[in-house]
Amino acid sequence: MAKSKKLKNVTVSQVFKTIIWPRKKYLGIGLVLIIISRLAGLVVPGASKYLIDDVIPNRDMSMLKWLILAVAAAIVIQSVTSFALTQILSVEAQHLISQLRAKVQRHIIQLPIRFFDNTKTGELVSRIMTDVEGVRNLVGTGFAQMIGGVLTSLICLGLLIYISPLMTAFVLIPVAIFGVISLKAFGKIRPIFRDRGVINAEVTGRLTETLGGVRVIKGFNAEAQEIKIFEAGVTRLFLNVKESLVTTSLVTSAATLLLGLASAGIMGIGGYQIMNGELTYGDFVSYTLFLGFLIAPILQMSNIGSQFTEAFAGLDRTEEILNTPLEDDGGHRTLKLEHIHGDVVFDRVSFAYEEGKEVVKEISFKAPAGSVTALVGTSGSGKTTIAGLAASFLNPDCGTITVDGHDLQKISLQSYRSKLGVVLQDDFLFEGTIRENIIFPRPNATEEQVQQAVKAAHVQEFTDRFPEGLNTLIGERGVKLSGGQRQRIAIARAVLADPRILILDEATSNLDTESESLIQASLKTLMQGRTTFVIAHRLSTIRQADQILVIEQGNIAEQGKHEELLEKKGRYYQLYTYQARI
Ligand SMILES: Nc1ncnc2c1ncn2[C@@H]1O[C@H](COP(=O)(O)OP(=O)(O)OP(=O)(O)O)[C@@H](O)[C@H]1O
Repeated sequence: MAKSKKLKNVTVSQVFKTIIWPRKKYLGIGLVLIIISRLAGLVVPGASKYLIDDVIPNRDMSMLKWLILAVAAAIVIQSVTSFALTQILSVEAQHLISQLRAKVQRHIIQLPIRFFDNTKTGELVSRIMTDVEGVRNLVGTGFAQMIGGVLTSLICLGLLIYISPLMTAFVLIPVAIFGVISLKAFGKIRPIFRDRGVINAEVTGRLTETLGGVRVIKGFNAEAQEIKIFEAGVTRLFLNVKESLVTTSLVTSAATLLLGLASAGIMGIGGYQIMNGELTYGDFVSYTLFLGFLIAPILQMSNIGSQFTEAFAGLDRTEEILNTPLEDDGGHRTLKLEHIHGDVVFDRVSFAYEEGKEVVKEISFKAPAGSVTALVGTSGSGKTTIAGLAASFLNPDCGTITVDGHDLQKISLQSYRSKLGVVLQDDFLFEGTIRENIIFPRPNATEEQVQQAVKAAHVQEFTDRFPEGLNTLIGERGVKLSGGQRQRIAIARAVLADPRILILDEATSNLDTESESLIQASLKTLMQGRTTFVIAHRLSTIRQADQILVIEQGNIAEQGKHEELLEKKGRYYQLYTYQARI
């Protein structure tokens, strides 16, 4: 995964085009509400001048009533508009978050298998759920606060210049210094926020693995080590937050200091001008109140600025994921096959995970429709890779794989995979019921089809003993079932999917004779009439195979049927007689 340094910054204009502009309606309404709210906010300081300079000296009771009424009305308007603002903008911000999450998840799930081999699951969870959260600051009330703040500041600035140009000139110096400081500071925090996303994803990723692998951890008494790793992770996170807090609090303190100094100066200048009769008491009071309205949003800016920086940093990371090429990125997979017969041919296919290290080397073989091809060989010889190539999880670097005469790389993944079934060694079961796990490739299957699959895979042999039958909950990853039971559910799932091409990674675990024979029978039914590639560990499967490919360091060392290969007394014979892991 690219580190934050390599990330390209998302630009303001990109954000404007993709996030702000499409929501112009909401933001427009928000803007009108902010203007109303902020104008209403100016009534109190404006009224104070009249109260002090006109109403009180003239003992004008009726004007006093009007003044109070105007102030009360302004306050009501402010509270109503701020309620409406939060309702409109915060809700839209949350809507945007959910849309972005769905977009990122949709993209991630369409990335090639190799991407997942190199990325922690928890890290991806964090990218989908956490990285996009910052955008609420762009659309939500953060945005409103910023626009409102800028607007109020500008109006107040005009009024301040009107009341006293001299005092205002004095105020603008520290405001300008503050502006420069905050711009510099936010440039500094953006990479910190981005690193936070990276650290967060790493810590979450490891935590997910730790919790998922709790049996291994306890089995090896490795709890202390995992605790240490997690502590180190959260400490890194803490230090990152601390670093950004130092910068943001420096900005806030700079604002307090500079603006505080300005206020002291204003007291001096104001006092002097009042004594010289150049300024009324009312002007001075309303000047001070308006100054408050100018300063408050500037102080808020440090908060809003860091919220914006956080949003941009999150978007940088989200954009990186969205720019990762999809499985079918070139748009070459245009061929949609209605029916797949299942003739698969490998023609001088080579593949390397890392450049220069070929794991599959120019292999050629034919797997006619409905035949069973058993892949055998020592560990690491390339069997899983060949199966992955047949499943279109990996693409050949050289050579071609054809299905019914069509180049597999040109066939639409959707049309190919809808005819593909995989039963893997550590077959994945979801938390839920046995039924849900069986029907997930075909959610619209009829009850009859489900029952047929259940029967074919001998699932009912154990579900009949459960009071809830197929509706029994199996716990996360099927932990409440035995290994053999899990395999049979996976087989039932494949039977129901009714694929033309089947990839089977036989489990190596030893099962009791009864379970073993039930699984054998299930597999036999499953493989019937389907082009099957099986990474075979069971002698019975190997014996039944139409062809056996003995894989040695990415080459086909031998090819033939069981008896033929035994007679040959070659590599297969050696593997077979020495009972090496085949
Ligand atoms: N995702 C990957 N990235 C890099 N190298 C890999 C990856 N997966 C497998 N390899 C390497 O490719 C080679 C072939 O692996 P493969 O999994 O195809 O072997 P195998 O015959 O299926 O082994 P086993 O019987 O142990 O499962 C091995 O040397 C392995 O280290």
